[in-house]
Parts: sequence; structure tokens; C-alpha cells
Amino acid sequence: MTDRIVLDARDLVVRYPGSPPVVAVDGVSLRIGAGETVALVGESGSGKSSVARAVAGIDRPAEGEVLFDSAPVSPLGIRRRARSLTAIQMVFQDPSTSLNPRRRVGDQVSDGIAAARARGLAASRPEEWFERVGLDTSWVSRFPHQFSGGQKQRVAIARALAARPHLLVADEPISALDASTQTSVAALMRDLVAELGAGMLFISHDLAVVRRIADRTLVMYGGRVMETGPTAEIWDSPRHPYTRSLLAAIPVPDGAGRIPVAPTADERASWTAIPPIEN
Ligand SMILES: Nc1ncnc2c1ncn2[C@@H]1O[C@H](COP(=O)(O)OP(=O)(O)OP(=O)(O)O)[C@@H](O)[C@H]1O
Repeated sequence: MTDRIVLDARDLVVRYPGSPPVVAVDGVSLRIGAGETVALVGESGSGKSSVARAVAGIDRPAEGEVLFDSAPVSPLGIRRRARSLTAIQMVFQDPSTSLNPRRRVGDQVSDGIAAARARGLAASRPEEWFERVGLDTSWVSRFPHQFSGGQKQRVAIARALAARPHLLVADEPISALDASTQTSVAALMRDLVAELGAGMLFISHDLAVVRRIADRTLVMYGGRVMETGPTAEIWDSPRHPYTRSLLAAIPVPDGAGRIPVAPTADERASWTAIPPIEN
């Protein structure tokens, strides 16, 4: 990892209309360096996807700022965004909906290559990216329905990385895959973004996988970051009761699963953020 900061998001607040409005993200800051994988974990509704959409420039935060490669990201019209922000790519949960079912997969990877070319980067071939993500290069002329879920996600990863992003935002990229392929796809993503010198924001509720691939982890609850630090330190000595309750729910390899102690409503109401461990 280098010291170059790819993403610097400061004091993000995301609200959705309603009466009262929903405060989905309430003062979240995060930094991602080149070559670094940062995970965002927390229960459903804690605001992870809202952070992802704000940092990717899809939604404008109500407050705070997002610096990407040291320049502010502001959501643009879709067409302008497509041109100027291809250095941020996203991988979503369901590759069946993110890939176009009527186009050959190689052509879809070529879209990523064209995005890199438009930014002045060298040309590459879809086959090269297929090889990198572990797919048979002769499959470039196939259609998405000819692939398994895990293979489709590898195509989506190939397409995203072919654009040579500086930042990959991956929102639950493994949760729709077979358990047998989840870890290998996540590890592949981590290895490739590091190799390409990109940063990755990796959102997952699979804490065992996060433990294996993330350099740093942010634990979110109720729109706020409760605890953040190097992943190994958070797992080995979680300081926040919410983190402890999340980790207690991870099944152990023999499938026995430790029994989580559910926090009471009073305990939850008392939770406040713990200052980050600087690394
Ligand atoms: N478009 C929307 N309009 C209104 N409320 C929304 C919208 N999107 C999200 N929310 C609310 O914002 C909060 C945070 O949602 P978000 O999807 O960011 O959480 P999450 O941690 O990604 O959850 P999940 O793991 O279920 O995807 C939730 O209370 C959710 O109901």
C-alpha cells in the first residue's frame, strides 16, 4: 500500500425524505488509501449502502464532503458522470441484474476497457481480464445466462476492473453467491484491487470473509461509525459492545455457532462511538 489517499469522505450526512426525514448516515468519515481494502460492517439498515452511494457520487450527501483523488465528487448528470467518474466503479450484490442479459459478456467487459481508454489509459483485451478473474478466455462470446452466479460476478468484477478504477465500491458483492465461492471471489477482489493500486470499500455482512480480506474495518450502527481500526485489532479485541455482539454471531467453522447475547434496548440507546485507532 502507498500513502496516496484515494478516498477521503468527511462528516457525511445522508437523509431521505419522509416525515420525519430518515437520517441514514449521521456524520461518517472514512479514508481509503491506494491498494487498501476497507470494510463497512453493521446490521441491516445501519446505513452502509447509503455511505456507498454517497462516496460513489450516486447520491449527494446532505452534509459533508467527498474527496476522490483529492478533488471533490459531486453527483453529476448520468452522462457526464459516466465520462468523468469511471475511475470509481461499483460491484453490486446481484450480477444477474447488473449485467445486460442480451449482450455478450466480452462486449460488456469491453465497455470497461473503453472507459479506461477514454481516460488515456492503454488498451487491453477482454480475454486478459477474464484470465485475471479466473474465467476461461474462450467464454468471452457467451451470454450471462450461460454462467453460474459466481462466474457472473467474476464477469462484473472484470468489467469494473477493466475500467482501471482508482476506487472500487463493492456493496454486498458476495452475498448472492454460493457459500463455496464467496471467500474465493472476495479474496480475488482484494488481490486484484491491490495489484492494480486501487482502493476498495467492501460492504458485507459476512464477517468471517471481512476478517480475511479487509485491512481496516468500520463498524456502523444507526448511521454512525461505532468503532474503526485495523481489522485484526477489531476482531482480536473489540472495544465496542455493538462490535462484540456482531462478532459473537459469527458461526464457528464446525457450524456450531456461538450464541450471540442480544443487547437490550437500554444498552443500544447508550452506544456511542469509540475514537478510531490510528494506523
Ligand atoms: N431511498 C430511501 N428512502 C427512504 N429511506 C431509505 C432509503 N434508502 C435507505 N433508507 C433507510 O436508510 C437507512 C439506512 O439504509 P441503508 O440501505 O443505507 O442500510 P444498510 O446498512 O445498507 O442496510 P442493508 O444491509 O439492509 O442493505 C434505513 O433505515 C433504510 O430504511
